[in-house]
Amino acid sequence: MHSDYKLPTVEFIDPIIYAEIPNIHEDPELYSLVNEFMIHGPCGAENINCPCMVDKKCSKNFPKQFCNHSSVDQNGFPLYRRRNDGHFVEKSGVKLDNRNVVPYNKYLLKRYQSHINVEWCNQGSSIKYPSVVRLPFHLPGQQQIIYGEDDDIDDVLDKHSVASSMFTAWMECNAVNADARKLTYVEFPTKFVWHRGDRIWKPRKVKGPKSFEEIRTVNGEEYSSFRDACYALGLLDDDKEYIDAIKEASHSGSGSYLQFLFATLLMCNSMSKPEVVWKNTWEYLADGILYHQRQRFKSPEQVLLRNNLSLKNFKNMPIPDVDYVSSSNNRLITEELNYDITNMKNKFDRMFLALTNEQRHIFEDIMTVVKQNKGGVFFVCGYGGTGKTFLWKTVSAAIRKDGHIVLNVASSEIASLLLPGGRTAHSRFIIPFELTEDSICKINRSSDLASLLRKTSLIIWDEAPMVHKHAFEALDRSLKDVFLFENSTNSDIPFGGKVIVFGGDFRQILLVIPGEVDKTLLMLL
Ligand SMILES: Nc1ncnc2c1ncn2[C@@H]1O[C@H](COP(=O)(O)OP(=O)(O)OP(=O)(O)O)[C@@H](O)[C@H]1O
Repeated sequence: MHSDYKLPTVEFIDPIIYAEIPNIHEDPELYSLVNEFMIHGPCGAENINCPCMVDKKCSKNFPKQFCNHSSVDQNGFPLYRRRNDGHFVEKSGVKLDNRNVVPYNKYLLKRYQSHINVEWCNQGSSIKYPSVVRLPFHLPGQQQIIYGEDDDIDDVLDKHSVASSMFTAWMECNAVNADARKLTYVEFPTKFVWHRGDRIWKPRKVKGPKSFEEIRTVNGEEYSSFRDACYALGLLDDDKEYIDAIKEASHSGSGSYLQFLFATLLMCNSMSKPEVVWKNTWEYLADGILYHQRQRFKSPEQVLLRNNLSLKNFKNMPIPDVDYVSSSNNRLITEELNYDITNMKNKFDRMFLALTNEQRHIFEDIMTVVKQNKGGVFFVCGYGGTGKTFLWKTVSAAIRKDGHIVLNVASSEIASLLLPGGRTAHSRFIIPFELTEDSICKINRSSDLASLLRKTSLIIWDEAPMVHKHAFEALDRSLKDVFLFENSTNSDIPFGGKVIVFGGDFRQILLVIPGEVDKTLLMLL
């Protein structure tokens, strides 16, 4: 602090810092604030349970001594004026006088109306708080380094701080100093001093590890990760709360709710050891899985097949998806088959009846081609609000009610939300974002996605005009490649022989390439 701003002598104290109860008649507001916020106690014999009491004595040394003038003691601590003027306040039935006033500043107290202890602090020895050393720690090779924006990279790499940190230097010190090893990292600064220039710890004058491997070793066992070592040391929560939470939720929640809960905990990285939580709760989480499997497998069909019969032999019985057993490990297929058939049927009946003549014609054209399963490409164009999305929903319900797969995609995330089970075309078919005329989708012939596409009866792509033609070409090329495997002629049929319906409205599409002329835009379509 600049000397002009220092208050070097005790004469400066009295106008600024007060440690007396003000006269209630002269300044009633201040009197009431001091009474409310700045009186210590009662403590001592009158209140042995006061938080300040340590070994039956007030740790803050209240009540202080009366004194007529402010002064500074031999240790540099100020002694504020506390006259024996007969003023007192009453707290919990105990009379407290100037000896129990916490030093305050009139202006600050009135301004902020809260407990603000003001002290005259004119020399280092007056500061009562110990110094604090910040101890960094980090993973191997991940110590923090500080450098300026314009620093030369070679100069930065030459810095001492790149090669060593307080943490690595602590281990190096442990390696050579038996006394150092007696101290934990937190205790280290009590006996050793960090020398910033040399970047070493010198004895202030202790137990610790000599390497990262040793940190990972607990009770003689070296753990493969620091996290496992922390868990063995009991530093991490043991996940009991999550196990209890899942067990408790099982009283009111279904198996699928618990699975959702477990997945959420996994996604939030909340559990220290998910596998331990799983081991303790899998029976609750598995509740209902068997039921769904049975539903899915249509076990009656299994029994009938074993007896040379099938549900087909029984009129009006729903026919199970015979490929399900082989595809049940394919999450993508399972997801697309996970529709309630009865709901779908009701939905379809309702929507089909509501179709307009125009919608019905399109519906029938599409469904005829889907049933032929020989491929086909449609483009349904209509003004906004003419019922395209309604049509997609009806077609989807018609296919899903029979246990078949329809993939609903849209060019934009928002449009995909309107479709039942909708996704963006880019995410569904892994279409590259940087498109060229040679782009292909990243679909491996033996991947789950390729299996899903093989089982798919229809693809609906809404708001198709919103994307560049290269996206359709990439999908066309990729589907031809995937289905070439089944039939070589598929490579000659658009989209490898899949039925695909594009929908949209060119009138709703804005120019997307700023400054391009109409001719260029037409090339994109
Ligand atoms: N045949 C129908 N019977 C009853 N309601 C219908 C029918 N066709 C469409 N609708 C309703 O009309 C509204 C607009 O239809 P929809 O959203 O399908 O139009 P859209 O062509 O997809 O519009 P946009 O191009 O703006 O996305 C919706 O509320 C929809 O439910």
